[in-house]
Amino acid sequence: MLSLEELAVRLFDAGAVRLGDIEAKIGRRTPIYFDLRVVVSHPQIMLSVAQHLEKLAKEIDHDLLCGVPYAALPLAAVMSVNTNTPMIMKRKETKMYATKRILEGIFEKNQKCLVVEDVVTSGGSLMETVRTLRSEHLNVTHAVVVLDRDQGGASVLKQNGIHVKSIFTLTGLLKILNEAGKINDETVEIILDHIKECQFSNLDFMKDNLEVLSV
Ligand SMILES: O=c1ccn([C@@H]2O[C@H](COP(=O)(O)O)[C@@H](O)[C@H]2O)c(=O)[nH]1
Repeated sequence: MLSLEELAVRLFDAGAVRLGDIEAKIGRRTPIYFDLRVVVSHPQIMLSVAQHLEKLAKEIDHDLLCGVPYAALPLAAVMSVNTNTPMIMKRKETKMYATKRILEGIFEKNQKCLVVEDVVTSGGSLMETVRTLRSEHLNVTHAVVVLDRDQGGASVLKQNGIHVKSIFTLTGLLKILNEAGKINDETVEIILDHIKECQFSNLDFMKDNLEVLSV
C-alpha cells in the first residue's frame, strides 16, 4: 500500500487536483477542486485509495458497504472484493419498471451499512444517500471518505448521526503537496482563506434540492 504522502502525490500527478477559479456546484466557486473520478483510469492508485479506506473501515462494525453515486461506486466495489463485504448500490432515481428499486443488491432490515464517499464539502451528497438507506430501514452511523474539505461537512453529518473518518483532510493534503513542491505557498494561502470563508453549518440551503445539487 502506498504511504499517504506517496498517494497524495500520485493523485496530484494523475490530475485529481485542479487549481484555479473553478465552478463547483450551483453558484459556488472554489480555488481547488478534486476530481477523484480519474482514479478509474489508474488501477494502482484506485487500489491504494481503497486500501486506505479499508484501513479506516476496519475500526467500524458493518455488514454492508454503499458508495455514494457515482464517484465512490468503484471504490466501494474494490473494498467489497478485498474485504469480502457485500455491497449495495443506490440508484440516482427509483427504477420505474420491473423491480422498482432505489437500492440494488441484497440486504435485510437493521443491517449496519457503512457509506463510502469520495469528497465531503457540505455533507449534502452523503446525507442524501444516508436518507435513502435509512428509509430502507438500514442502520447507518458511519462513513469513510477519501477527502474531507474541512468546510464543516463532517460536523453537519455528525449532527445527523454520521461519524466521518477520512483518509485526507484538505489542510493535511495541502501540507503534503506543498512539501512535495506540487503547490506553492501563495496558492496554499488562497485555498486556506477560501475554506475559512466558505463553511457549512447545516444543510438548510439544500432543503428541497438534494437530488439536483448532488449531480
Ligand atoms: O472538490 C470537490 C468537491 C465536491 N465534489 C463532489 O461533490 C460532493 C461533495 O460535496 P457535498 O457538498 O458534500 O455534497 C461529492 O459527492 C463529490 O463527488 C467533488 O468531486 N470534488
